[in-house]
Amino acid sequence: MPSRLSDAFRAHPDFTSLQELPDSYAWNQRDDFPCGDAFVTESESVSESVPIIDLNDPNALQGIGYACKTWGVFQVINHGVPTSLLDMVECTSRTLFSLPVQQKLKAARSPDGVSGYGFARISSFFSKLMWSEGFTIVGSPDEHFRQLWPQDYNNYCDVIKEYKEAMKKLAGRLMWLVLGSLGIIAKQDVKWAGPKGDFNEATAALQLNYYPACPDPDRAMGLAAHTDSTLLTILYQNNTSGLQVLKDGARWVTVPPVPGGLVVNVGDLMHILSNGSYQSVLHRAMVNRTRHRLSIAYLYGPPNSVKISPHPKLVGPTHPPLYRPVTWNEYLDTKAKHFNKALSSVRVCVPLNGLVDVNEHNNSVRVG
Ligand SMILES: C=C1C[C@]23C[C@@]1(O)CC[C@H]2[C@@]12CCC[C@@](C)(C(=O)O1)[C@H]2[C@@H]3C(=O)O
Ligand SMILES: O=C(O)CCC(=O)C(=O)O
Ligand SMILES: [Fe+2]
Repeated sequence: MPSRLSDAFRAHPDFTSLQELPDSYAWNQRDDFPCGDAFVTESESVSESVPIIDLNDPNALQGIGYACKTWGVFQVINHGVPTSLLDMVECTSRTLFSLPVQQKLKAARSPDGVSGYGFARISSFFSKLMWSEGFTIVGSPDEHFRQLWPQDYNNYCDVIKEYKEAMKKLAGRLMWLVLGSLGIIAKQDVKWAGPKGDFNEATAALQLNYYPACPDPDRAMGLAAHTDSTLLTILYQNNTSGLQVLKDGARWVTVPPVPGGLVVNVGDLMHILSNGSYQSVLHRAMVNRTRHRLSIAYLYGPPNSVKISPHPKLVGPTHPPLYRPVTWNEYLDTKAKHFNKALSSVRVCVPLNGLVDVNEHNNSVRVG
């Protein structure tokens, strides 16, 4: 794996126009689990799909509880984020990734930085390269966008800011639904939700992902299997499928794009907060021979100073706390060091039912 972004681009200045998949992008052990979009049991053929929750449905909370427990992921519709805003953020991302490589590299993420253009951070854990480009926005996009579009960065910044505002509002609403499904309903039970209970001090990063069409999609990997470090991640995907989630530690299930829908992932911090009741979902992105794919992930976490630990309401003599308290930054550092062992490295106790976190089903995700 080239150690720096510019080294990789020197090897393949514009990998998006390659006619053949270079060996450095060919994943030999990609198919660790079968594809379970439709599978056959002893008696029947079964197809299963990630639950779709209508936020206008009075039973949304129950649906979300079921989805978090059995899948660690669901899609939401009627979420209140205007389609026009989703279109604008998609268009901004496409414009960004269409810039010449040399221009994008002006906004490259620095080796110890968090924001900017580059490979997914998890790339360093794999020997093979991923067929994707990313752009991470933490805080204001102004500085990096000025480097990309010196003349007209303002409009692009406005779209990102408006999108982040809309996501923050939706994330706060989803937090109460997920917490409510765990039986945590009172504002005073989550002090860091703030006096209005609107999670105003929550923090977030926006990750724009671009997966160009690929000459050999069956051997390539867009984004390798991982869980997000977040409480929740809200993901917009364009109309090309590619996202897959691991179901029951056994099979990959595709999450097809639903027009106007948004995917919600349970992240590692929610796994901790729920004391292991809700598993963070292992997911990956596959690529396509003829179509490019775009996704925009809103990675949502607690305020910087807040330590997340198993919620007291979910802890008792038969349910000891499984994890020690951690801030998001501490956990991101742990993840940067231990990747898919991060959750087990903050675990203080083995669950009484012996169930492990999703990464432990899957130690094979580390290879290329
Ligand atoms: C807040 C963050 C979560 C993230 C690391 C980051 O600092 C910014 C990028 C995020 C992302 C997006 C792609 C997948 C992921 C595992 C990665 O490599 O970078 C996540 C990180 C995470 O959730 O741990
Ligand atoms: O592109 C996708 O569907 C997945 C992106 C993702 O997992 C991420 O940004 O964390
Ligand atoms: Fe992710």
